[in-house]
Amino acid sequence: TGNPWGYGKQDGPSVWHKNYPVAEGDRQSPIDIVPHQASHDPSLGPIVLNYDKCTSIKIANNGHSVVVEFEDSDDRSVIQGGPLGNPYRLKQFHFHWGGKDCHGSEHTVAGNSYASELHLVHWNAVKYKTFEEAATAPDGLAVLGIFLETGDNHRWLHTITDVLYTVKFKGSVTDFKGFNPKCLLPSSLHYWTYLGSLTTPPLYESVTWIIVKDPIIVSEKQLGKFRTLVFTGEEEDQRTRMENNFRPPQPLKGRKVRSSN
Ligand SMILES: NS(=O)(=O)N=C1NCCCN1
Ligand SMILES: [Zn+2]
Repeated sequence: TGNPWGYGKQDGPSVWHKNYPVAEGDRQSPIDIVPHQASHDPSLGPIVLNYDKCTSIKIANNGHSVVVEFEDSDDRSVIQGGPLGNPYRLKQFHFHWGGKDCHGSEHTVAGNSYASELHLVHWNAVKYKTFEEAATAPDGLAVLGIFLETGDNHRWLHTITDVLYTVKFKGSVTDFKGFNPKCLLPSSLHYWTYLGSLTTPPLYESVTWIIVKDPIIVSEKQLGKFRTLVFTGEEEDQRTRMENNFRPPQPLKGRKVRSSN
């Protein structure tokens, strides 16, 4: 039961195209965002998050990242507005990070990487019956991306970092109820938006990306706890630190990046 893909030399982003040819498609993610080349679109309204009745269920190590899954059987936590034509239902969030603070994010800004990137993954439950169906549709998913930069301690991130030891190994899952990810957002939700893809296999070109401009600040100590996770299962003799689980920027292929104000 080896991993079909990973972030190593043999199974990493540079060879994903062999099993997932869409890796070389026209709307792949992440991308490098060049702020001055983004077109400001006054018709882009604010992003609206209704996460108040949100219901996290569990936190898990899926062998690629640490994921917090939500109950998505109704519209209790949705994102809408901005470039979105419908409300999109929160399904899960996860992170990407580096082995050192100088890299780790997936999207870059004018060639600069952040230490980490948080992805809040939502699906269009108005048009599609399941997440899996939505994930294959061009307007099926909306992912809100938040950059993490190292500095002061983040006052709420400890809720997650304090339980990471319980999901150290691939395949481990722990109850994680009542967490509202609104506490992980910066105060300003100004954003860039463009049409792209999942950044992990199967790399489906189904994502409306909404990248928040302002990073949240987390401490080196908090980020370091993500690096105590491992890609491998408890039963495996290999203990490979979970870090550098990010895909590098992909060709823009003529796409336009729009900017809210
Ligand atoms: N990094 S990403 O684009 O969010 N990729 C994902 N792949 C599987 C399902 C959730 N998200
Ligand atoms: Zn992601």
